[in-house]
Amino acid sequence: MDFDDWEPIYEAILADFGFDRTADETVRDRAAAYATPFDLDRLDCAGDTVAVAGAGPSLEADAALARDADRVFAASTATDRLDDLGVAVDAMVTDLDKNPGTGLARTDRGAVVVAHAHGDNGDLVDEWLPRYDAAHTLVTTQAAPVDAVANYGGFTDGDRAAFLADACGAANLVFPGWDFDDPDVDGMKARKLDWAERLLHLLERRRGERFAVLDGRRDDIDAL
Ligand SMILES: Nc1ncnc2c1ncn2[C@@H]1O[C@H](COP(=O)(O)OP(=O)(O)OP(=O)(O)O)[C@@H](O)[C@H]1O
Ligand SMILES: Nc1nc2c(c(=O)[nH]1)N=C(CO)CN2
Repeated sequence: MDFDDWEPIYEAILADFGFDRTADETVRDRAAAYATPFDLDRLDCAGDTVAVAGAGPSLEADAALARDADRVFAASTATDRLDDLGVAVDAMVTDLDKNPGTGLARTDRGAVVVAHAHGDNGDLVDEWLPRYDAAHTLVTTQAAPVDAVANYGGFTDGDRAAFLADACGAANLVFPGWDFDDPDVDGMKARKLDWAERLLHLLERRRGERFAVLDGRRDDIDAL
């Protein structure tokens, strides 16, 4: 999704959470100093089924979805859990706030990390991006892209991974580890998950696909 299409959605997210666009832009610009151009062909998914792994409690039960996929893009802590299950992750998508050490170990061994800079993780950006090997790090923003900092659309780690898979040419997306009604999630996290669901619904419509993870839920989604 290009920024012109993303910007009105981004504005709605900013308004809903009270996030500050200038803060997003300030951290994006700091992140740009650590970013080098990333060739998306490295994550080419043409013709592929991509598993977009969320960090919900169902991930272990859904592991076959990831194991059987051609490619796996995983949201932050889902990366460690898939690793424990012996499932290789092609791209870890993270805003650095839970398991940044996993990202460091990945770039050290040449595995891809997609690291997101936003207005509330500036300290993490400053702490971790200089340590990550820039050659294996794709830096993203939710504000306008600048220099080597990209924006493929999406908000939470998981739905950003789905928008990235779309940008990489994925033929089909499957969603292990997504639990929108997780009883252990409340408050801010639940509101973020609502946005993730809304954004996946938007993505499936743009792609002309039906994501099984949304079956039985579409009538209740506040569509974008
Ligand atoms: N029940 C769930 N609980 C947590 N995450 C879920 C769930 N279902 C889907 N996800 C997806 O998995 C992602 C990874 O969540 P995780 O808790 O590992 O990291 P996070 O840093 O808190 O995520 P974020 O910063 O995007 O909120 C979420 O961003 C969301 O997109
Ligand atoms: N400004 C800001 N942006 C975000 C935030 C956040 O807490 N603050 N959280 C995200 C996913 O959890 C994604 N983007």
